[in-house]
Amino acid sequence: MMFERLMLDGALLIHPDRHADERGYFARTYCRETFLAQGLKDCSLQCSTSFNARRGTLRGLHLQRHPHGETKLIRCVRGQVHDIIVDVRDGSASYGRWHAVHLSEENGLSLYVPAGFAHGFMTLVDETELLYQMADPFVSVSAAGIVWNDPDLDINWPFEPIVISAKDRSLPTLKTWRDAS
Ligand SMILES: Cc1cn([C@H]2C[C@H](O)[C@@H](COP(=O)(O)OP(=O)(O)O[C@H]3O[C@@H](C)C(=O)[C@@H](O)[C@H]3O)O2)c(=O)[nH]c1=O
Repeated sequence: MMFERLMLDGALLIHPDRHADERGYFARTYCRETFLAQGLKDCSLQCSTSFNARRGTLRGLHLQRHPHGETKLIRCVRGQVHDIIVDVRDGSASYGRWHAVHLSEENGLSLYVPAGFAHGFMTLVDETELLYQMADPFVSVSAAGIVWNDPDLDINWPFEPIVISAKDRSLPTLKTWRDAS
């Protein structure tokens, strides 16, 4: 595994070592000991899957409020996504800045998202599936979100979403959310 630090402090992209032969490949995708040695959280408390039937499905931007901040490790196991993280940590030098990564079954990359980041993605092909490994439990009352097209964030999405939940459409802007918190 190779850990690549991203421009938003604390977020990482993890490249797997693929041992390839005529059958395909073998690759370790997670190791608790290595994560702890890297100063990361153990992302093995909960695992969840997100299946998306159609290209252009947008989920996000989601996070959990303090004190239930949620650290997660995300990998695309089928299809591909344009994935977005936004730094909304109080006092962070990069507060309000976003970063995009391409996650796909081909590249096998895992994205480590620390607590205090909002996360969302748009599927680029039909039948796309993401695997989540959570370091912290899901706490529904602490679930929060920022609207995908917040003009202040000015996120560069590949195209207009085709499928998005009513809940995600009506999320507040970062400023509105912060002012209300
Ligand atoms: C996230 C989550 C949802 N649920 C339930 C709540 C609800 O009934 C149903 C669907 O929830 P949502 O609509 O919030 O699912 P979704 O929009 O896919 O939520 C996810 O979005 C992406 C962007 C993330 O980063 C994830 O952490 C998570 O917030 O699943 C759980 O039981 N456990 C969980 O961990």
